[in-house]
Amino acid sequence: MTDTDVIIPATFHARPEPSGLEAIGITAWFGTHLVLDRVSLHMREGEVTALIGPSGCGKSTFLRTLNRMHELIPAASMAGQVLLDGEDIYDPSRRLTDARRLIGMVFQKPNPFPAMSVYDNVVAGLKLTGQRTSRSTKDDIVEECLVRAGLWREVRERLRHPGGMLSGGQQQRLCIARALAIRPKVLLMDEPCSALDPTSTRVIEETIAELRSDVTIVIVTHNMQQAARVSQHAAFFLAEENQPGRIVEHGPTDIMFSNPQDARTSDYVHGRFG
Ligand SMILES: Nc1ncnc2c1ncn2[C@@H]1O[C@H](COP(=O)(O)OP(=O)(O)OP(=O)(O)O)[C@@H](O)[C@H]1O
Repeated sequence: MTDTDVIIPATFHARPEPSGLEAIGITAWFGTHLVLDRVSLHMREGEVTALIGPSGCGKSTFLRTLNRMHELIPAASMAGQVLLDGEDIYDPSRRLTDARRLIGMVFQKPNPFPAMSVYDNVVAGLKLTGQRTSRSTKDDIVEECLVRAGLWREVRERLRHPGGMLSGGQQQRLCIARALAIRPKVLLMDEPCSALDPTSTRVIEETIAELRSDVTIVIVTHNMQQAARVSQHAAFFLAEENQPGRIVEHGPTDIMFSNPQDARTSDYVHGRFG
């Protein structure tokens, strides 16, 4: 394959409508260890949903069930459904790669390909899907995704520099651009700012706010101020002693922070435990 033979979806220029994601009865195990018990949650299109809760309550596990990454972990198993546009991503007739293409992920630690250029990092995921395209279309994709990730102005003169030479915050926005290049309908973010300084964190939060109109976002965060700033909906997970993780309460973020129904939610969001 030549440099110009990058593969992209046929509909690249038509921005996808954001889609809601609905988890129904998600139960997850590592070996015989039950870590999530019948968790259901509707993550609405056009919104940012924050998953909050103390360490070990199953937030990251839940997130990984949403794009079939949980099944990559040895001895991991799960039950339940995840509906994207009403269709179960676990339906045996659906390909695993479809779920990963439509539901992108950004991890806690920025993980660009360090020796690969900024430009090539953005287009790295495209080969998974779609059709061949010209170099100029590829150029358009790189610019558009870097703009959407809030990184274009900082790297436009350095597109051929290695991704690993960027700052941590820039690397994380490069990973967001790389995820956007394959046109996901949903973006999962697992503590995307936990390795970043406050300024970079703020820039990523602005990026999230910009993106939510056309990508449904689900974010795990330990930072309650961040959950309050970036999300419209929040779900509080808890695993009580020797129990699997469950959602205690979920709802509009402002209500979850100002007037939660459950005392445990109130205690958690006000920093009284966890
Ligand atoms: N790869 C794994 N193998 C075995 N057990 C695991 C694995 N990953 C997570 N667990 C266990 O599953 C449970 C849920 O972990 P998970 O990482 O989903 O929680 P979390 O709420 O995201 O925690 P944190 O906020 O600390 O990241 C924990 O008991 C954890 O020890």
